Amino acid sequence: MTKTILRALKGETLPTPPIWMMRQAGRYLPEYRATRAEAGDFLSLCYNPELAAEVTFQPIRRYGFDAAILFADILLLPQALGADLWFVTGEGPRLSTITSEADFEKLKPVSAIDDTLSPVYETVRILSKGLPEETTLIGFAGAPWTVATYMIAGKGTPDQGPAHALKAEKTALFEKIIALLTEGTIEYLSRQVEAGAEVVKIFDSWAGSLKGDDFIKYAQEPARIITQEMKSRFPGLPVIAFPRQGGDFYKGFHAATGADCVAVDDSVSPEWVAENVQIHGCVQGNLASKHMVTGGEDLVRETRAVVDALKHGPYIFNLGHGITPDADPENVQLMIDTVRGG
Ligand SMILES: Cc1c2[nH]c(c1CCC(=O)O)Cc1[nH]c(c(CCC(=O)O)c1C)Cc1[nH]c(c(CCC(=O)O)c1C)Cc1[nH]c(c(C)c1CCC(=O)O)C2
Repeated sequence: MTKTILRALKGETLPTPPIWMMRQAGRYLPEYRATRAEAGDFLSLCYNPELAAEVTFQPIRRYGFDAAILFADILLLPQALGADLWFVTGEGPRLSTITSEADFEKLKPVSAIDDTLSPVYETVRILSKGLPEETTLIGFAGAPWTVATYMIAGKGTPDQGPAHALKAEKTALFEKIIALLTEGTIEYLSRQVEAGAEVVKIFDSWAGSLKGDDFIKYAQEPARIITQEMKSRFPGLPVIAFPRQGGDFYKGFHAATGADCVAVDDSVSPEWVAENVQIHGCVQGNLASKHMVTGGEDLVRETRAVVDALKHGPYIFNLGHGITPDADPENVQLMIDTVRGG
């Protein structure tokens, strides 16, 4: 086994951390914008296997990242379950809302998802054949809570208020949505692995808005169920969990879920991560994305600080969250050179 990401995920401490970047295929790259224009819009790009594979390859060609992440979106699963989905330019996703039993009953069964998602599996097959042999292919899905926040509100919200309200007022319905998404995520990820994904990552971008018992029930427990089921279906499959803004819950997340790697955002210091999280297994993160916009000496200093704090254990370098459209592609190169060149 030679791929650096897979070695780190198995617990090896490497002399130079492997590196990839959340949203590495995206609007900050001129070649992405060109391919997206060719596809027409974002969703057409996600469902066009040739072009989705092309934008996945772009950052690998330009930067030689150690991992490629399938180009798709966490909101394709609710669409496959029957929610309407569209993207408003400059604003983000919009979905039909699920706020009543009647809305829920209209959704399709999990067995129907492949009718919509099969082009995504074709993208994975193209990538699996076409990536350089040292590059690891990561598949992904949204975590049930994060996906549910969009399905319930019909859009992104600053505080996930509508999902918190449904959880409080119609708990049984809310839990049915989480259960359906947990089951759907397992099937969706399984198809990705069968098509060639070597690692899966579960994005729980809004995990931090769940407090106390709610975090355990609706972030940690679904991550555990998904991780355990994926590992029983595909023995040895590495799983990366990203309970963003998990705070103190990051500490026990490896043990509680069985994830091989816990990805951390930049609201926690790398020193804290080394002491409290990395002692339990591989970690991934956590340079602030703003450095990809601002660059310069700050970028170099902060990149070195993150690497210095985390290089003594199993570690994958990444940002704390996705790179933003206003980032400068040259700053990405500077970050990579700093990680690889010292
Ligand atoms: C919450 C969430 C979504 N999608 C995703 C998350 C979880 C991670 C996170 O917290 O960022 C995950 C995601 N979205 C995308 C990927 C592809 C792989 C990658 O390069 O990381 C991944 C892994 C492409 C995308 N997904 C989206 C884009 C931009 C679309 C475009 O080209 O216009 C990309 C490249 C659109 C998207 N998709 C989503 C939103 C809120 C938006 C709009 C925000 C924005 O415009 O940046 C939902």
